[in-house]
Amino acid sequence: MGPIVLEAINLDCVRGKRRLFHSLSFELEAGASLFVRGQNGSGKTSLLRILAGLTPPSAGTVRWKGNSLQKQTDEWRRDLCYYGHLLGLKDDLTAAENLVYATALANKPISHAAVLEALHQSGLQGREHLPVRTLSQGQKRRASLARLLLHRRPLWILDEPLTALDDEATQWVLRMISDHLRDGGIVVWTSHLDMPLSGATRTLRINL
Ligand SMILES: Nc1ncnc2c1ncn2[C@@H]1O[C@H](COP(=O)(O)OP(=O)(O)OP(=O)(O)O)[C@@H](O)[C@H]1O
Repeated sequence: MGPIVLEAINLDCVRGKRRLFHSLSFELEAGASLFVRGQNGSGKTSLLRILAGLTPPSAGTVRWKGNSLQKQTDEWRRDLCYYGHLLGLKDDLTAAENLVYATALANKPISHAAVLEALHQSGLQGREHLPVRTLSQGQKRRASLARLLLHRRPLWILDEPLTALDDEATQWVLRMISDHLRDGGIVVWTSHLDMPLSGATRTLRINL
């Protein structure tokens, strides 16, 4: 496997009768982030899903560490943390149980202490053992985003991670992203807010 690099090569995306983007190419190396902006319906989620290997592009290729995604499903799953509109939480489990479950599913059992520390950092101390259905929207998002601290995967693809977050949680997520980039990770993300990222070595912006 080659060095950590995500490449998009001549990506086309057609949805229904609309072409959302055409011949989109970029390369992100360790420490780089891509911030995707665009109006509602412009194709941000479509692009992120293509980059995450969840939807095939209409044309073009995505490569991770030099190989196309189709050729490396196991390594790809170990390296990617995708955060989409569905938060991936089980409502009847507590926030702590959800994180234990998520990390166990990812074949990476983690200590209870690490789970509690991640929830503490997310600002959910005192609410770790409540069923997720009793949490507010922003608290649910905090619980879901705490996974990023536990999975420790190099590539983060985050679709609107700041939605429903207050200022404190927004700063927490921006810090996590900056720390991740400083540690040599790669982040592709979207937001309706235009957020500066202090830790990024390079930030590409695509306006779809
Ligand atoms: N499976 C699909 N079949 C047909 N059209 C689709 C499909 N998925 C998305 N679209 C259309 O593609 C366009 C782009 O959708 P997408 O979700 O990528 O936009 P977005 O930029 O993420 O929007 P938002 O800011 O509202 O989240 C929309 O017009 C949507 O209706």
